[in-house]
Amino acid sequence: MDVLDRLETTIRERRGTDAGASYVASLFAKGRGKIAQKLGEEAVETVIAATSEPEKITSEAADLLFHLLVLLADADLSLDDVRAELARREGLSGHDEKAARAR
Ligand SMILES: N=c1c2ncn([C@@H]3O[C@H](COP(=O)(O)OP(=O)(O)OP(=O)(O)O)[C@@H](O)[C@H]3O)c2ncn1[C@@H]1O[C@H](COP(=O)(O)O)[C@@H](O)[C@H]1O
Repeated sequence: MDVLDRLETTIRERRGTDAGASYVASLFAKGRGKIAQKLGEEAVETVIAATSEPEKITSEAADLLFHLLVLLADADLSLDDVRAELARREGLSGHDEKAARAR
């Protein structure tokens, strides 16, 4: 199991647990809007790092992936769902993918 899979398992186990004892549980308790807001903030922080603080890109990307995993779990989706979508796109050019989505 790689670290993303282990983290996904930990995040799922936090659903319905004590929000006072866990950051992940506190995010679930605050709801989808707050989780989405945090994901957006981490995306912006990653963009800022990319453009002006490249030494922080790895750390900000980790925050971004972590919050994305929380959002996926809240939506009852998993990394495997995302893997399947990326696998479906394999071999398609970016232009083909855009055209397939427009149909
Ligand atoms: N990978 C992470 C991880 N990355 C970032 N963060 C938290 O994400 C938050 C983001 O920082 P911010 O300053 O933006 O947020 P904040 O000010 O604390 O929160 P807000 O008031 O803005 O909502 C920080 O509190 C970080 O500690 C994480 N919290 C948890 N994990 C993993 O999740 C597991 C479960 O965590 P708990 O649910 O806390 O047990 C941990 O063992 C870790 O493996």
